Amino acid sequence: MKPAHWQADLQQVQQLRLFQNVATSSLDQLLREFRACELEAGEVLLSPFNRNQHLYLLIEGQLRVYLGSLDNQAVSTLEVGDCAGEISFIDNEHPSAYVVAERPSIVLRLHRESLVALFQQSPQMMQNLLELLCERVRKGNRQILDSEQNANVDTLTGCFNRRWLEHVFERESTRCAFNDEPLSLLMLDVDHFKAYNDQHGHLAGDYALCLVAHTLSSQLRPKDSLIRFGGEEFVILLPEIADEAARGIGERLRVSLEQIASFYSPVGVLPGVTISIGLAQMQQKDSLQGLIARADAALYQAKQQGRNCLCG
Ligand SMILES: Nc1nc2c(ncn2[C@@H]2O[C@H](COP(=O)(O)OP(=O)(O)OP(=O)(O)O)[C@@H](O)[C@H]2O)c(=O)[nH]1
Repeated sequence: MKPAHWQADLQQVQQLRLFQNVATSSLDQLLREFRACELEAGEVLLSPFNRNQHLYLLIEGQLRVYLGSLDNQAVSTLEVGDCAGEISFIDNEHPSAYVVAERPSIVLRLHRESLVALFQQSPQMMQNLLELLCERVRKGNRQILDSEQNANVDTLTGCFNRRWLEHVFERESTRCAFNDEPLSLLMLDVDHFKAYNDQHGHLAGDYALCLVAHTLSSQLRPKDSLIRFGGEEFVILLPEIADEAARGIGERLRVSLEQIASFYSPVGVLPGVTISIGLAQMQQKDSLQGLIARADAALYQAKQQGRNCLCG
């Protein structure tokens, strides 16, 4: 970080979020304490490994914030007017994130002591800082929620993934057992999918998987879960459904795909696919692994019987 030339400019400082509506007399004193610094693109301004005694205000360029590692995706971008380093500045701990210049940037640097003195004089600045921190907390909470939801969803098909299956099975198997209700599991596998990929291309195969996911999910109740279990394998958890009814549901799903002879996709019109299904009903003290193993054995049988059918 190199010192940069900066002509002290009260108006410019008043436009920074932290100093908005702060009395001119208070800022006048502070103006002499600012040090302007130049950052090259890619230069690390703050790192969790280095203690921080400064607050940085961005007056030119753009900064990116990374959590955990610089190899992760940036969690946020700081624009002109934003500040960096306020968390470590307040709690006097190491910075909680990396802050890196996205392109050549200029920051104003203030030592903590200069600012602490101003805090005593300016409730407005305290309020600005609190608002800024609240915004950061809310943004952080939103990111946690998004990443939690994303962690349960398969990105190609939008179905739940295996992580969610473990979670939902725990909940639904306990609930069904407690209420003396049945619970069934269907294991579905797209037929001859390797040949489909070979013939129409992997991208076409991806669209076929999306078709399967969409066709199946549109026929399920909100309390059912459709999970992409692996490549071209899906699992459906059917709470409060015994095997006879589950057989009916599985059949209906199988036929609905069988009836789609072709569909439109971004790579053109593609042939539909069929599925084979294995069914298992939960038994007392069944584990998820046990239930899946029985549905998988039934699926194997369906494949042996010529595919596009349901066993179990
Ligand atoms: N397009 C695409 N293909 C996938 C995906 N995941 C797995 N596959 C393919 O699915 C195919 C599965 O092939 P196999 O396990 O041999 O089964 P199959 O050809 O469907 O034969 P049967 O199951 O016996 O009917 C493989 O070629 C995988 O590459 C995916 O996300 N997209």
